[in-house]
Amino acid sequence: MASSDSSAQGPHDMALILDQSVSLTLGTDSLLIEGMTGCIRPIASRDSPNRQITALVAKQTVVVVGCSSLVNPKTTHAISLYNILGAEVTASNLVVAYAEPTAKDDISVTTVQYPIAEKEKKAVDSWVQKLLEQAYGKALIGKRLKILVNPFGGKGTAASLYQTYAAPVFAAAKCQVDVEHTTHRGHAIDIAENLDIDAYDAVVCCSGDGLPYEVFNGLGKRPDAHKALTQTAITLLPCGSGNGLTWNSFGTGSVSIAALGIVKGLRTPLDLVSISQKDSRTLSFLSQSFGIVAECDLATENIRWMGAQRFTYGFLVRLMRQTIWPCDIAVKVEIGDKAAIKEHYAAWSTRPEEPDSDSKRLEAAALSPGLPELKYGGVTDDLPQDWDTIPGETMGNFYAGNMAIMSKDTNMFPATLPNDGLMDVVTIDGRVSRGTAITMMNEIPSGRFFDMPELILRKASAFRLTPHQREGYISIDGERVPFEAFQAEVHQGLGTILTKSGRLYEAEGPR
Ligand SMILES: Nc1ncnc2c1ncn2[C@@H]1O[C@H](COP(=O)(O)OP(=O)(O)OP(=O)(O)O)[C@@H](O)[C@H]1O
Repeated sequence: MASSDSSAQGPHDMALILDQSVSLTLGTDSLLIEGMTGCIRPIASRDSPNRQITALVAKQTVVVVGCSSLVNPKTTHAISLYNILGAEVTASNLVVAYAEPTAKDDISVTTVQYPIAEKEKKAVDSWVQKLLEQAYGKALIGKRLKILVNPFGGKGTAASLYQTYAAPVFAAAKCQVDVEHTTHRGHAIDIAENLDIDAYDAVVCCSGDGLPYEVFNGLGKRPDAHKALTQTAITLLPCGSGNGLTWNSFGTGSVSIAALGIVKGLRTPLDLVSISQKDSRTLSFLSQSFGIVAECDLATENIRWMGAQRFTYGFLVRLMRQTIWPCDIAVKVEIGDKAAIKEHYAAWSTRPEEPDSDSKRLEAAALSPGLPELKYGGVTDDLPQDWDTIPGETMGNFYAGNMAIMSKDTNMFPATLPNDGLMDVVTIDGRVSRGTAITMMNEIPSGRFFDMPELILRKASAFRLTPHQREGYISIDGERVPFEAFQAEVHQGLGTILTKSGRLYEAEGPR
């Protein structure tokens, strides 16, 4: 018999007793199953199209409890509520689907089923509602996802990574998916520009950071850009080499764990940066670089097969040449020293959440739906008087970040915050010794590079960079743009992503 007392306070009001032999108790962080465990066998998802079944079988198991011959009585099983994907009462069973960690970097969908009698259904139904409320918290249940797969992203395996590792997670969480493969460069811009934004909660890119860049820019081209960028969350299943968006949002490079992150992801406002050049205005969500990092990003396409290692290799090769990239730089500095930047980070990351902030953002966007005007004009306008001029004759590395992590183990901008209206501008002189440059690179994973005096850091709301040379590389979110003057200006919270915390990146802040 099922019993669940929802009126009483305390831990017991969350307990569901089935057939006097199994109890399922909702704790603060986990679902505790006490009683029987039973046979485990793989199944394919009911909702999945036939062509997906082979892949799903490999990633999905079901635990059937209640078949007495196989029962091993009095066992306890705790499932983290974060890992609960779905729960439902079918014709004769309670079915709970969850993500079971199978390796350090992987989860697979597992289902436990308990036979229930007709008279138990009402109580079980209301317990299922409580389970889902606790398991999802503020996250939207059953998100409607527009999935964009770049068949050529990263090592060219995005389609199979999606089918094998993400599709089963979305199916178990009852997400609605609409999958489309990009067929050419720029295709995601067109898709986003013409997207029915009321039909989807998020656009999921199965790619590297190049596709999200296109989706932000496609939404940015619409007459209702502000509304579209506020309403539609953009997120990434890591199928490229850097995958910065996934690392910052969910702290993983694993497709299955990122899929779980998307299912449980909280809408999070994201600062976007307008990049103006002579004839264009684009939006950047991740980073802008000039100098050694831009070259490592863009001049190493020929060694793409190396995966993430190509950045390190490119860096070392260029370091040996000890090149400088002369330029003029002017910055609208908001916080100019590292100690004050650390204070700003600590204050922002601990401040209480504003109630209803998401609905207020949506209302504001509906009132002024177009892309915000540029506060500081374009790159050919006069420089505002209150911008600081920074010497750039011997520039080695100009690197501005809107997110913390650029790729695995590269928490390059630990003090960035998703929505403080500021970007972190790093400058490093090209004359620093090779030894110092290598130490700096080696100390990125430990975070110690942040305090090295050779790394100059400013929090800024805008900057302008004018290269002196005629040829070279400028990288905006890893994409090459013309080698000419560009101006960057932050729009606070213009974009939307999904994150695990709803307020911070999954990166260790500055020490
Ligand atoms: N079918 C396609 N054929 C060719 N190019 C495509 C296709 N679909 C998308 N692209 C282009 O691939 C580019 C990069 O894709 P993606 O987002 O996977 O990043 P990436 O550069 O491969 O990532 P990483 O650098 O991290 O490996 C984008 O500029 C996009 O326009």
